[in-house]
Amino acid sequence: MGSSVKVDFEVGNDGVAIITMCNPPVNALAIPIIMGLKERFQEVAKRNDVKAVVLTGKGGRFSGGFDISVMQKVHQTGDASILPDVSVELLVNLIEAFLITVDSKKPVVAAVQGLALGGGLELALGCHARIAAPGSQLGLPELTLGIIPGFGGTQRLPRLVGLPKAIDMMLKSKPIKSEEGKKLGLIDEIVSPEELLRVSRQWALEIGERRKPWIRTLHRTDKIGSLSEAREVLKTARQHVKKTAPHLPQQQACVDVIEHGIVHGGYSGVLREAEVFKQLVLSDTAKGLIHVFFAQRAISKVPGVSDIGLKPRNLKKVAVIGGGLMGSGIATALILSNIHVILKEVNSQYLEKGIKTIEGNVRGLVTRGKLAKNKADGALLLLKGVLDYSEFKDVDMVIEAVIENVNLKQTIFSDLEKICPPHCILATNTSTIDLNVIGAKTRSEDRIVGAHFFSPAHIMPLLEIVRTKKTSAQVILDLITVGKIINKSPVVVGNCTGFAVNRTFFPYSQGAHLLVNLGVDIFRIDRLISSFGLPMGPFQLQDLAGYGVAVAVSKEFDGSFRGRTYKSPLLDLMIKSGRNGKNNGKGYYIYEKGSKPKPDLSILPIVEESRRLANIMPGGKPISITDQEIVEMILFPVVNEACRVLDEGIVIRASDLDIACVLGMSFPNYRGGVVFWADLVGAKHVYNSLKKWSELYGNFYKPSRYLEERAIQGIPLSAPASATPRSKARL
Ligand SMILES: C[C@H](O)CC(=O)SCCNC(=O)CCNC(=O)[C@H](O)C(C)(C)COP(=O)(O)OP(=O)(O)OC[C@H]1O[C@@H](n2cnc3c(N)ncnc32)[C@H](O)[C@@H]1OP(=O)(O)O
Repeated sequence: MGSSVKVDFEVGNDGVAIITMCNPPVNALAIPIIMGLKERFQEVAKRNDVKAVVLTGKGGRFSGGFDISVMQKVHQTGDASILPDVSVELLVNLIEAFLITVDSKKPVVAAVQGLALGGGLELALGCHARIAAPGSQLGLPELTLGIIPGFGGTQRLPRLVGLPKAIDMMLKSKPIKSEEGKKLGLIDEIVSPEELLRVSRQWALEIGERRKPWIRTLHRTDKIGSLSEAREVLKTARQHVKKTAPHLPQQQACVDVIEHGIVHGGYSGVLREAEVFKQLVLSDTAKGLIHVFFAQRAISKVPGVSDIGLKPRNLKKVAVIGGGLMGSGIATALILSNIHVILKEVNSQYLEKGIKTIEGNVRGLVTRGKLAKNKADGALLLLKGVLDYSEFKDVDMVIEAVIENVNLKQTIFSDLEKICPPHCILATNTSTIDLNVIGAKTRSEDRIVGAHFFSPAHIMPLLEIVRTKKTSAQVILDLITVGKIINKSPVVVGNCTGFAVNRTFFPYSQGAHLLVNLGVDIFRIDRLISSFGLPMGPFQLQDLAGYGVAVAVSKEFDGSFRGRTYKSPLLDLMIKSGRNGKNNGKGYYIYEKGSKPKPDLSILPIVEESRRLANIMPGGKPISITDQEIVEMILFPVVNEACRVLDEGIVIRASDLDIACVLGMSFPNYRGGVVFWADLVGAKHVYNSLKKWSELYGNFYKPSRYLEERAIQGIPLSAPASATPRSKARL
């Protein structure tokens, strides 16, 4: 066991053994910690000088749960035998059942501080009492990882807090504070961090002396209610899961395992739980979600930026230029995180509109119960609207969010260079224009950077930080830091048309249009893409964004990716017939207040006209195609472009692109992101399919060199460039 990963043990004069889990930063239950706990408890059982035990975690945190990297290792090796038996061997036999298996009776009390999550909370649940510091987070978030609690949590939590609350905590994976835990009966006493160990020792001794109850949670039934009551609660939970999480097997499995324990008893429930836990660890859902967990934490590790000893500067005042949809969203995100914002517009009418939008954004959060009114008032006080540059003398960063016009942006940036202080970061929210072109008329290329937000900017979690070859490491680090402060996930990307996400997804709607012109029904495509897990299909998305955006963007992509784009006549025909999507209430769908969008069958003649003009149906007849092929013909071209993004080094690592697609395009997180999903499907299948379609339908499907090489050599698409013979040959 490494020196910092260990289980400490000391016995006080009062006969209480303190067992301390040490594995910074969150005391994850790594295999050596679990082995150490088993050894310590076995030792305690034998020692006559130990009367009672307090279990705690080092550094102000009890435990963040089972070491998730062990499950990742299972995914990489396929070997599930490395999963330790904690539930029965440690919790039931050693901790909870001290009472019956050992001659001397030794109660165990959990002293909880900071957080007890997942397996961490489950350890505490197995103890005979729980004392917690104020504000500690208690939760079972396992379902977010595609698994269920596996150390007895599905059995003990309902027996402590009652069935409805336990189900709610597990299905929502939302932790509660220790104060609420006390009210529910999960926590026995709340004491200050300074008093935590003293009071816990005292509790343990008093349990041993029978002055406090000696409770083995697994054997309790008082909070469960009658079997018929329990079945009613479980039935409601099942219906809810069916509706809200049809793609997530762990949700249904969790309810089933809880029921098993209620019907057959807690111990049988623990055994069933362990069995289902092991099955779920091996599921594709767990593979995807666990990949996303680590990928999300890797994004801010940027070689040459986060590892060279730089310190982020404190950015107190930020100017936003342009109060349109994007600018006002960005300003909203900033003021909500306590950052002073100067909003600049060209005239008072636009300025007023921008400020009203920001106020609407902030007040909307209050109405939806997501923000307290006083916080909203405080945030709005941080906003100042201006019509000139006089306030720009002391700003730390400017984010330009005006229309996509090269000349206008160049003028703005050369003005900013003269007016802003030399340390000021000059960021642009452009989604298409080359950053080198925007900065061409300045000598400040080292502080020019892209801050590409996704709409609505105060809600969407992704921030693409676009760097050029000249952007300084300090500027990138500062923007990563601001991104985190405003609750975004910052992904550092290279400079190219569409950057990482929009570029990767440019073939998404083009592929859908191609299929329509081959005779496939629009609404079938949308339905299948929604069942795959995206929030909506490509046509509903086009309705939502408005057709103007689609036209402008596809022009940009046609110019940059010549030879591999597909231009459909459909969009122009829709526009010509007076349609512009949801905006004007006329799109592929009918939009009525209070009801879901309904397919608008009156577009069918327009679709027919598009097919006639496109003239790509073999023999003039609609192709016959399976549901799976439809999904693949839309998403494999996306994978193909992702391969080019990886090949060109636009992202640092494949998992960054996965996170960017999950957060920016709402690609289903339980599929792990575009590249991870493609590797699960198999590069070979993706390649062979694209090759076949390219022979039938042209270059839009032509496999990229990166995909071809990896498919042929059997190298995963996500493997770093250094893994391929091509890169080795270059070295
Ligand atoms: C059998 C059992 O029932 C199964 C389980 O217990 S599964 C695990 C259940 N627990 C969880 O899901 C909690 C996961 N962790 C978290 O939500 C958050 O890390 C936290 C709330 C504990 C702390 O958040 P925060 O302070 O922002 O730190 P965060 O950056 O997330 O994590 C710090 C480091 O600890 C690691 N870490 C956190 N929890 C971990 C865990 N359970 N296993 C392994 N590593 C973990 C992170 O990967 C990160 O590593 P890095 O510095 O190398 O990137």
